Formats: sequence, C-alpha cells, structure tokens
Amino acid sequence: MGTSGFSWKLEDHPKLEKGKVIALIVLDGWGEANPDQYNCIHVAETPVMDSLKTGAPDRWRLVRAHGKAVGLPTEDDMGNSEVGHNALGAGRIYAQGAKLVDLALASGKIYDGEGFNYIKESFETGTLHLIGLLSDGGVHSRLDQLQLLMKGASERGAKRIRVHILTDGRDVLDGSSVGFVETLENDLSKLRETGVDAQIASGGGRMYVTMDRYENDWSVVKRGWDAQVLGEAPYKFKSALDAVKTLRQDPKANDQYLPPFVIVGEDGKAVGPIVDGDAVVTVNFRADRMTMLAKALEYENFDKFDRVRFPKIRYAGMLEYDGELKLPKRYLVSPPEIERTSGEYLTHNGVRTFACSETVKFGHVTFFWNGNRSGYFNAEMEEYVEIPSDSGITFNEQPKMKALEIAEKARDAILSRKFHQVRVNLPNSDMVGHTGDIKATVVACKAADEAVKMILDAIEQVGGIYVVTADHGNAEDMVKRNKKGGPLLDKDGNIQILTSHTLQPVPIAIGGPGLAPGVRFRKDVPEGGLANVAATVMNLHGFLAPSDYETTLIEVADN
Ligand SMILES: O=C(O)[C@@H](CO)OP(=O)(O)O
Ligand SMILES: [Mn+2]
Ligand SMILES: [Mn+2]
Repeated sequence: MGTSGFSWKLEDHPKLEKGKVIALIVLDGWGEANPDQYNCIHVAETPVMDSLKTGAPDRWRLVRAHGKAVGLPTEDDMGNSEVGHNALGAGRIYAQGAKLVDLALASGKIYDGEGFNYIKESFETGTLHLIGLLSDGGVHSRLDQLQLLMKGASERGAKRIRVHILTDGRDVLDGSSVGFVETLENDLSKLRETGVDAQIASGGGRMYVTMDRYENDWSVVKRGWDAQVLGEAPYKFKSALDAVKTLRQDPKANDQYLPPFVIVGEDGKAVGPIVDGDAVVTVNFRADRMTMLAKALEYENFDKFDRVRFPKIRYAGMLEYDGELKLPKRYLVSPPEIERTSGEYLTHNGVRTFACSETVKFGHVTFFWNGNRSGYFNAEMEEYVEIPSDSGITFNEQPKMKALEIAEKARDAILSRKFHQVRVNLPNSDMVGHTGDIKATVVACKAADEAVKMILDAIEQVGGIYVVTADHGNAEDMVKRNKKGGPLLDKDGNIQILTSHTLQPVPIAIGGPGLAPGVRFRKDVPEGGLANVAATVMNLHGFLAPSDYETTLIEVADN
C-alpha cells in the first residue's frame, strides 16, 4: 500500500450495524481436546462455555492457535500469549521472535548487525555474559539458539563466556532442567577445548529468579541481579549440574522455582559476576519476562531495588523488548514490525475501547494486543484497567485469581455504555495450568466460566454482542501423552504432568442479543486461526477489515 493514499477510515460493513457494545473475552490457556480426566476444562463445571458450544452450532467453532498460524517456525511450536494476542489484535500473521532469530542465525546476519558489533567491542578485554531461559520450549528462548550464539560469538573473538541460566519446567516438563544443564555443560566443555574460557556462572528457577513480568514483583529480578551481577546467592556450588540436582532433592522443589545459586571456583569466589567492561546479552526473544531485567541493566536512574553496583557494560537484547520505550537500546535481531493493528484502526473509526486484566495478563490485552506497543492510541477513546495480581504465591493456592474482579470491571464498563468494545483476558486456566496442579486447575476453569457468565449477563442487559475465545491451549491437557494418546508414565510409574501450553485449537463463540440474525461462521475458512478474529470483530463493529487482514470468520445469511 502506498503511504500517500493511506487512510485510517474503514469501509462500512454492508449488512452489520455500528455502535453495538461488544465484549471480547480471551480465556488464557483454554484449548479444546478430547474429554478425559486430565482435561481440566472438561472435568470442571463450565456450564456457560458448554452452552456456547452446544447451544448454537453456527456460532461456535475452533481456530488454530499454534505453529504457523501465529507466525511460529513449525507446527510443533505450541502457541503462547505473546504470539496469540499479537495475532488476535493485528489480524495478520507476522513472523515471530523465534523465527526471526532462527533466520538471523542461519544467514549469519545476526553477526553483521549493529547490536552484535556493539557487544563485540567488549570481547578483547571483557567477558560475554549470556542470560536467559534454558530449555527448548520455544516460548521465550531456545537452547539451539543459545548454542549457535555461543559458537558464533566465540568464533568472532569472545574469549571468556559466562552463561546465567534460568531453569524452565513451565514450557517443558518439570525435571528436564537436569538434561538441559548437561547439554549446555557439554557444549561449554567443547568450547573450552578450543581455548575459550566458558562456564555457567549462576542460575535459578524462572518464576523465582529474574523472569517476573509487568512489574508484578521486583524481588524476583533482584534475586537474579544479586546472582548474575553481584555474584551473590544463598546457594553456592562448584558446578551447575550439581546445583540443579542438589536443589531438586527438596521434595517441594521444581524447576520453575529453584532458588538462586552461583557457581564458585576453588577459591570460593563466584566465577562470573558482571563487571565494568563486560558485554551482556539477554538471550530470550520474548519480551514480557525480560523487560524488567533490561531496565535494571540499562537505566542509569533506577529505584526498583538497590543494585549495589551498576556496572558499565555493553548490553544487547536478543530482540528489542519494548518498541515504545526503545528498550533495550541495542538488540541482535530486529523485531517484527506490527503496524495498523485493529485497535488502532477502530480507535480512528470512533470505537471506544475498555481493556482489563490482572497484572499477570494485563500487557496481553494491551501491549501484545496492540502490536507490542505501550500506552493508548487515543487516551480519550480508551481506558485500560489493571487489577493487581496476588504476588508471592503460586497460583494453585488462589486458583480463582482475580477473575471475578476482572468480570466486575467489565460488567461495569458494559453497563456504563461508554464503550463499544470491552476486552478482557481471564488468566486462570493458563496460570494455574502452569502449576501442574490438576485439582486447582479445575477450580480455575470453573472460576473463569463464572466470570464469563457475569460478562455475558451484562451484554444481555445492554443488547450487545459477545465474542469469547482463547489465545492457546493449556488446561485442556495436563499430561504428557504417548503416541496412542494415553498418559505417559515416568520410571516410578507416576503420570508425567504437563505444565506447558499445547498444540490444541481454541474455541471461538459469538452471540448476544445485538448480533444480527443470520450472522454465522463461514464454512469456507476451515484453517482459520487467531489472526482471523480481528476482521471478524471489525465486522461486528460494523466495518469491513482492511484488505490485507486475514479474512473474516463470519457471514450474514439472508433470512
Ligand atoms: O508464563 C509465561 O511466560 C508463558 C509460558 O512460558 O505463558 P503465556 O504465554 O500464557 O504468558
Ligand atoms: Mn496465554
Ligand atoms: Mn501461559
């Protein structure tokens, strides 16, 4: 499209009216799978979601939420919130973080870029620190990318490398940290054979060390800082393998929450604190759980915790984590440029929007939804409300989370009639699903269903429309499966709990008294995915989507 003729004005939908109140509900981590005892959505009492499925077959369907449908490298990549909400809001499929990094590494372009050339200046006299999630989950980072980067950097002059690992257990099986550390140790020892001084320097579980998000709990980042930068932690080990194995012996231990540790040498001193003159790369491609650390590493003025020491380093992110804040200033791979999102269009076309979730998912319905952009498009047309999440607990302790509070805010926004779109994310099925606690996840799914009910009741009162969907699967499958689909057992005969997202499709349901008769899902978009939702919602607001958007899922039958 030429920029000269560009206009934000959307064409009118030939059949659908403007001005309806639309509730747009995203159930986080709510996929569709065979009903069995490990499908918490099936086990839970979810009368509202059930009735949407069975009550109006023309107005309920499944959409794809993983792999290529959301811009990920392969069909084996499970969906996640970032790519899911990007697709929902942008209405088009963008090559996403993981894929962009793959391409840059494969072509070698990553090493020609400004970011790499900047950190390279430290290689002669300083250490290269690589900080990130250690797994092949592919949601925030990938082991193979770390391996390629270590190799590439050492071939280009890095003489001293320190890796600061964050164990996963959330996007991969709990307990898999041991294997990943073994693999990494093996790579590092090969690098040492080539004369590079390469070691793991520190570690900790991702949910307890470093990878907090949306400023929920800065103490998480501080624990990481102390280990990575200051070389201080409650646990000291000679080797990372020893660390992970020993810390996992605590019966309550799991990979997501391992306490911070540092690796020390024979002299008892930390082998890899970050000091003046060093280079640092945060190797996660995904933004939400790296932004806080990026701020701590980059901001001169910083008051979130006492950094004690603020080393003068050359720092780059794997990607840019926040385009609006320009954070970090340097990065190895350029982010997808997501422009002209549905939110921006609708704002230009008079659609007033309210968006709400609790802290852990607030950025999902705002920042990710809006193409990785912070803030309002037009503060007079939009209101975003964040409900503080519980902090310092794992969510199986409070599986209802803030679902009710989110629903109340949405209800009030709907009844106020001030907004045309009321958009929420209900986090329960995802956040509790990640804990692997099946009982609690059942409670979580029920709570989300009750929240949906409250919002649909409000839509009923104002004669509005609802769109209920999800961003990817999670709670609908809580076990690792064998090829036949049965649960996989570990060597002690226990089922292997699946804490991660899944490859399952997600439901989308439309309805409400404001929905014009005759509106139904088309039959000719069988491969429809999350990116088709934006055009659908634009139609329901009375507009046609821009021509380069993925096609709408609905049609209006004449009757
Ligand atoms: O918690 C997270 O960071 C991811 C899983 O790694 O979940 P989601 O994509 O649903 O935010
Ligand atoms: Mn999600
Ligand atoms: Mn999740």
